[in-house]
Amino acid sequence: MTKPTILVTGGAGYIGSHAVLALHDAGWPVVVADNLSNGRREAIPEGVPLVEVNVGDSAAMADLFAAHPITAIMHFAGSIVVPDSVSDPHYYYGNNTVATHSLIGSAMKAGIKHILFSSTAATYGAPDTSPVDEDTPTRPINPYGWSKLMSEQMLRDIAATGAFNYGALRYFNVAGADPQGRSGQASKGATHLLKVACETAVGKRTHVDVFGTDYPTPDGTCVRDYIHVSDLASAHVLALEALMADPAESFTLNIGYGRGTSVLEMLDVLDEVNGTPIKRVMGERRAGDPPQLVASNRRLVERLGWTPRYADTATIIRSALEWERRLPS
Ligand SMILES: NC(=O)c1ccc[n+]([C@@H]2O[C@H](COP(=O)([O-])OP(=O)(O)OC[C@H]3O[C@@H](n4cnc5c(N)ncnc54)[C@H](O)[C@@H]3O)[C@@H](O)[C@H]2O)c1
Ligand SMILES: O=c1ccn([C@@H]2O[C@H](COP(=O)(O)OP(=O)(O)O[C@H]3O[C@H](CO)[C@H](O)[C@H](O)[C@H]3O)[C@@H](O)[C@H]2O)c(=O)[nH]1
Repeated sequence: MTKPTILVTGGAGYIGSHAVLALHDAGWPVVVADNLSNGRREAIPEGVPLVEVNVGDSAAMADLFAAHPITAIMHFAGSIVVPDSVSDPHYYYGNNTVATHSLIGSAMKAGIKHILFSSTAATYGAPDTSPVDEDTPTRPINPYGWSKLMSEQMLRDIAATGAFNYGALRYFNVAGADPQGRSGQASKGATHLLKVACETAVGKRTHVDVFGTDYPTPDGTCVRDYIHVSDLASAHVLALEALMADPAESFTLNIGYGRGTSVLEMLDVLDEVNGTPIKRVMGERRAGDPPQLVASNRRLVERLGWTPRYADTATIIRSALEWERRLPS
């Protein structure tokens, strides 16, 4: 039986393209909506239509919904750099919250009944407890986190009217690349630790700055829950199936492994995988970094029966490094 068609917004980007691959591999028809502001056409598999559109453009989205038989939306499109959200919050609220508001309106007009939303651990801010479960108070410490929390709130309130059901997935630190080498993190000027470290390993940068060595953590550097992007993608497919199976259910779920790894531990494993140590420069703390962010994924596992396949830290790093080696400078 033919599966229903899924609209993936931001499907030309890093995470969205891995979700497109997961859906495509599992036989779901997919349409991508992306304005290519930070995405790559090459990231989309052959045969998957790309509609170049701003998801906040309601006229263009109405055309898209009229042209394609969309049943559900995975909404990845947005802006993602935390420091940029601090320097230009107006843009971030516009491209994340306002565009999401507009997309929700377009979806409702088109009769869409299921929406899966890319949220973030940044909605928790700097939590007092670890691991962080979904009932931990949400206290974002930057406009990026607020822009996502506000979108979650809109989805919750509108879903309560019965318009659609939704899943808000709060990702922890997404890392790695498609194990088959079909996609990976390709943004220029990336700021994420593993991307920066891999660029250093292949000679695109001279060193990695370690932002802070005096945190209250075992080795003094920040601890994060790094999750392989393909395990994240598989969680999306399960979440989509859950939304479609029970239209009365909506959920908010953390996506992480429940395992903390420090900056120095990540760099140690990278050195092992790479075979040559990369240069580290110990530096000052970066503004706004919580010391520790580790997910409780109990609800995710119970709710969706998710089984990660690529959790081993060396596996995550190897996939990212192999992808980086293949990317042109
Ligand atoms: N990367 C992470 O660690 C991380 C962590 C938590 C949450 N997220 C969320 O996951 C989602 C995807 O992140 P990513 O890392 O793949 O980022 P990305 O920048 O690689 O992908 C975002 C995609 O959305 C597109 N886009 C942006 N604004 C758009 C708009 N108005 N209309 C249409 N297309 C638009 C971009 O061109 C890009 O292809 C984002 O919503 C982000 O907030 C990412
Ligand atoms: O060059 C670098 C880059 C990062 N770090 C450190 O590495 C850790 C991870 O930093 P990233 O920039 O890779 O990721 P963040 O934890 O800041 O943020 C990411 O994960 C968050 C949730 O955990 C949000 O989802 C957010 O959107 C996403 O960018 C932090 O302690 C950071 O200080 C360095 O030491 N050097």
